[in-house]
Amino acid sequence: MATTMNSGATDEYDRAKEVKEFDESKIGCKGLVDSGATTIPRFFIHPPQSLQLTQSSSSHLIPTIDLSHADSHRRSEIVHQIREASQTWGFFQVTHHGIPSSDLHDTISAVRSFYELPMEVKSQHYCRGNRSRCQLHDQHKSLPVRCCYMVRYAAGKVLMGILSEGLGLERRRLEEMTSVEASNLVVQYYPYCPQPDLTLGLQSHTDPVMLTVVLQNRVGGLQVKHGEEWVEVKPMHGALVVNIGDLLQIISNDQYKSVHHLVLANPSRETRISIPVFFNPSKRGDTDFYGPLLELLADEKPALYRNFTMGEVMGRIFSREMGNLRNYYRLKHTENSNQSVVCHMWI
Ligand SMILES: O=C(O)CCC(=O)C(=O)O
Ligand SMILES: [Fe+2]
Repeated sequence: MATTMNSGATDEYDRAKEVKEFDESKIGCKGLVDSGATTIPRFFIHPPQSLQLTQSSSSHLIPTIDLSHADSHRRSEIVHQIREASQTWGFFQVTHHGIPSSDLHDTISAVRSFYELPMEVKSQHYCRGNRSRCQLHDQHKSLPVRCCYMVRYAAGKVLMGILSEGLGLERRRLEEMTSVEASNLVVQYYPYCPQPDLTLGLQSHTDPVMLTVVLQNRVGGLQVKHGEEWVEVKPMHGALVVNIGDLLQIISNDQYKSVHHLVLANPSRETRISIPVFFNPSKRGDTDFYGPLLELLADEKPALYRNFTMGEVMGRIFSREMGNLRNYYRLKHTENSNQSVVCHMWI
């Protein structure tokens, strides 16, 4: 459990004790709100410097890409649009991806129903997850299988094919590196926060994976770093949000960008729900090395990262010795890769 925030002169209370009491109550942030809390426990409060940077005033929108006819006459146009978006934004939304809106809607409803079960039932699933967020584990038994299947198989496969071609590679090159079995689906429930200006739903981070596909409901809060600005990802009915992860930035030798993003604490009485699916490389043996693809290298384009195995990466992620994956494996370090402050998230 990471609870290392606020070390310093102002931290004059027993933070570890308060966190422990909160965890032992197993009620989570939603339970606090349901009990009528109008302030948040102080260990959720983030240092002002990490909050003031996050207010989006940008009028930019992340690209939206229509995937219809991706297997026929619109393919090259779509490959071009996704390549552009992956190079400049690292984030985009896709529409007409083939998953019916009713399935997306049913999936969001199933997550809501699960989180709204009586406290006695939910508390059996409570745990503190990574990045200091409360999590409920149920192995997604409550989610509609059909939607999970479609996001993981259909959307993942289509997007990997297009992203491969965007790099000038054969269609199946990236898809063959990942497998559906190695993908990981998470459900996230961001309840109303009574003091949203003091905390975050999810701290700024990049995803240490190949690719992330997110289904979100209509309550916004996701923001993406674009240059010096934070840009809001406006929820769009029926769309999926896609973002490039650190591993794909590395494999593409920096052609595609894995960018920082965060989720604001939810100021709305309506809960924000998001369901990210993280796609990862499937081969995890000691001799399965990952790094910039040889096909993408040339004398004038040398490898920017060293090779590694997934075993090594997973070990470093779990031991928290690596702040940011893509900075850690970059051959020439330019920025400090360690995030020293880990705060509690209102989720
Ligand atoms: O909740 C969201 O919309 C994004 C979640 C996210 O960035 C993550 O889980 O890595
Ligand atoms: Fe993320």
